[in-house]
Amino acid sequence: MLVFKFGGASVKDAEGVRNLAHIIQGYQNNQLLVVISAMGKTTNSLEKLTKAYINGSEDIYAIYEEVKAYHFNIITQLFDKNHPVFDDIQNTFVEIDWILEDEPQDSYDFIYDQIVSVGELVSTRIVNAYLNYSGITSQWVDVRGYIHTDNTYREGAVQWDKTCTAIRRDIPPLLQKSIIITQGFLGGTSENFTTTLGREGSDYTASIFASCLQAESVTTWKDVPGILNADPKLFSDTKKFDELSYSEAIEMTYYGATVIHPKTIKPLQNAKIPLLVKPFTDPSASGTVIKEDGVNNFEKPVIIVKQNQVLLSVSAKDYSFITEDHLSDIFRIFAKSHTKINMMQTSALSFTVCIDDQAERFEPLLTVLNEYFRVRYNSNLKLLTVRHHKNNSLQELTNGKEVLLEQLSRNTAQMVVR
Ligand SMILES: Nc1ncnc2c1ncn2[C@@H]1O[C@H](COP(=O)(O)OP(=O)(O)O)[C@@H](O)[C@H]1O
Ligand SMILES: N[C@@H](CC(=O)OP(=O)(O)O)C(=O)O
Repeated sequence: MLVFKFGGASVKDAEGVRNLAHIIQGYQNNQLLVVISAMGKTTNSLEKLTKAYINGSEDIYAIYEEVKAYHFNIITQLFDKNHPVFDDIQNTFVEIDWILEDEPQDSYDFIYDQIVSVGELVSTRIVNAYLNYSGITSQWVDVRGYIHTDNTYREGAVQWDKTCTAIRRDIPPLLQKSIIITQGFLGGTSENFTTTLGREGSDYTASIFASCLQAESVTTWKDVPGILNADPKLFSDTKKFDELSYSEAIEMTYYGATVIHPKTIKPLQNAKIPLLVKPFTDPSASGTVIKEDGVNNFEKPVIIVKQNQVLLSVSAKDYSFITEDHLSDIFRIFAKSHTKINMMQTSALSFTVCIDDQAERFEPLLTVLNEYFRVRYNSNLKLLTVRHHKNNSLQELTNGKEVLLEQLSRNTAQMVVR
């Protein structure tokens, strides 16, 4: 069996949904499980809606109506006006209506997952209805009954045994009947609350299903020809990798190459399942194949840019040396606030880290750190990571930029720049 994943860019409009159906039509003779993300930038809009609701902002309903109008505009272009999908989508959005009717009571992360998850619930209902409407039999499966997580909202940790048992029990017989359409990015807790797996987590969903079902391969359909040595939105002269090893792909995604979610590769590597990254605009193109014996051809260095970074320095209040005791306290504080450290460095008097600037995580973190330490920080920075750097590649990249922190190892260079 095959697992496909279509991200937001591939289903951002009616044309995208038609194209998805066209791609799937070519694979109708396979057992196929299809994981789909929210349409276009819906997750960003629902994140905005969550913040507006928590802060009691005036624009709550303007944001919400825009999200709904975007989806209704797409279905109007795809279906005749009496099709039941219109009611179906209206009913799915009701989950948000119910939340907005009351004052926010629960934690930000919990509310976030209940609101943001509607993006994937709606997109999969639309795609499933469209496939059947165009003569391709498919069934909609609620992923929350299969991907079981703990209750770490916004970063649900997958409970692998429970998840694989449920998937192996129910999915193979369903696949005998028709194609399955399910949601990326979502999970469910034992109390039946919705969780999410971390931004851009739909690739990971595809990898979980594939590894539990020992799929032949996973194909993730993107708006790029495959994995390139750098993000083509930031660099003009990029080169596609025909193949990559699992290890190199894990390194790239760990450092922040957003083309694949970082948790995706490991389960596939363990189960020896190849990951294909292919362009949805040219389905017959070869794309990039990630596999155990993938040959890494580093004609050009791999460049990864993480935007919107904060460089934060922590020192003892009495200006004493930074000791292992301090470090263990600092790490505990970071872990508790679910803040991932992208780069770190210690000196005699301070410990410096580079982290993502996420207001809802950063502000509580700062409050706790300030209680015990002296803290200084700079924001609006970029973290550049270069793998397999050559002669002048680092100099060319940092030309005209101020380098605030730098680390160099044999294969990897990292620089925080302004
Ligand atoms: N090394 C890279 N190779 C290809 N694309 C990259 C790379 N690094 C970042 N990207 C970006 O990843 C995007 C595709 O990933 P993403 O937007 O998450 O896809 P989707 O949400 O459709 O699954 C591309 O449009 C590109 O801008
Ligand atoms: N919709 C979620 C999950 C996801 O993976 O999306 P995409 O496949 O479009 O990156 C997000 O934007 O984070």
